[in-house]
Amino acid sequence: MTDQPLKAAILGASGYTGAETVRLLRNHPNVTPVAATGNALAGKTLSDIFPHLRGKYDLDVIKAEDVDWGGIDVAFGCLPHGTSQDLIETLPAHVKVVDLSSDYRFRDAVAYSKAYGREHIAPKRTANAIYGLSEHAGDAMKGADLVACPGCYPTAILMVLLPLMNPMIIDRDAIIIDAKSGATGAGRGLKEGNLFSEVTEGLHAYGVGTHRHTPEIEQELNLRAGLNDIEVTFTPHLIPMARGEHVTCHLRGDVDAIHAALSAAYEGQPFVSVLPLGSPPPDTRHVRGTNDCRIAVYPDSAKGRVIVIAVIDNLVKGSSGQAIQNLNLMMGWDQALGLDALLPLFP
Ligand SMILES: NC(=O)C1=CN([C@@H]2O[C@H](COP(=O)(O)OP(=O)(O)OC[C@H]3O[C@@H](n4cnc5c(N)ncnc54)[C@H](OP(=O)(O)O)[C@@H]3O)[C@@H](O)[C@H]2O)C=CC1
Ligand SMILES: CC(=O)N[C@@H](CCC(=O)OP(=O)(O)O)C(=O)O
Repeated sequence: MTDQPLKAAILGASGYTGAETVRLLRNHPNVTPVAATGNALAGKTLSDIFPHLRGKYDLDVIKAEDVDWGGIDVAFGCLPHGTSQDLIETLPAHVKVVDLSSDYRFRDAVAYSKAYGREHIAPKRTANAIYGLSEHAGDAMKGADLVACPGCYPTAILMVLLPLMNPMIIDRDAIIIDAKSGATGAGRGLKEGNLFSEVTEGLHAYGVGTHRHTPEIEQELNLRAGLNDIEVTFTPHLIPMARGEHVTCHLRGDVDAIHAALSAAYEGQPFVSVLPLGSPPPDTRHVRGTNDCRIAVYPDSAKGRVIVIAVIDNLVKGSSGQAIQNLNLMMGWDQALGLDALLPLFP
């Protein structure tokens, strides 16, 4: 516990990751949300929008331009990409920022504009932001002013692949990732194809061969490996559940070496568990509502191939939980503060 809890503004509190950040901060001893912003829903209270938060943190939802930044220590950016940088670049310098959008994940603004179809308004800041995959960000996180949380898919995928990069213990030309996300991954706004009646009882791939998370994943793999030509095949699917993410990585390598590298990488980490070889495959329900990531490694009957599965909750480890873990690391606190009491909701 600090003398004075940090005062937090949740930008985009009327959306899924914003509301989840508010929910999770209820358990945090050192951070208190004092401002919540929205756009179309500004003027309501949080519990008007999210009745499950009634009596917890019932803040007024206001426009970002009406926040009194003098009293704010940290902002969680839970805004659409593009909107996020437009707002973050106007914040006073004393406000630390944990951004959940993709706006500060690319070290190279040219790569950003290629993936997102717009110029970055602050190329130097994106080049210097910390890429906040918590377990891999290292010492640079402590004292940082701006941390970019990874996308939900890159979070689960890089958890599997980064420990295999240096030394490179897999065939770097044969990385194939099949990924599935619950519908909250697409945000709360109404989007064609995301209605219950169009999602339930079906399954579809999207962004096939073109998804914007592919260059994000490749950036981090190449940085870790000290290379510039690693490419991956990544195919995401939308599945009929609210939250949860499941990734299956098809690799070439030695099953024991891969299992050993992953086990060593996450030994002692509170949120990442590498299951013993031979374990039943993890289920998204095993991590639902928690900041956990579970990884399991399997030999394939096809010679020399290995299958690695990872599951996370996209709204916790894939966004709001990891954002809080990152703030803990930025402040030099125990990384598990406010997050370690979460138990999975099962079934
Ligand atoms: N959902 C997920 O699983 C993950 C999401 N992310 C990223 O986190 C960010 C937030 O995602 P998510 O919570 O799902 O999105 P939502 O669509 O659920 O929420 C978006 C929020 O941004 C606000 N907003 C939208 N447009 C504007 C604007 N022009 N000016 C100010 N505020 C605006 C909305 O306000 P209002 O509703 O009042 O209009 C709402 O509060 C996105 O960048 C997303 O890509 C990252 C990892 C995982
Ligand atoms: C199911 C679904 O639509 N998921 C989103 C990813 C959510 C996420 O991580 O988005 P950001 O990179 O914007 O933070 C998508 O595929 O675009």
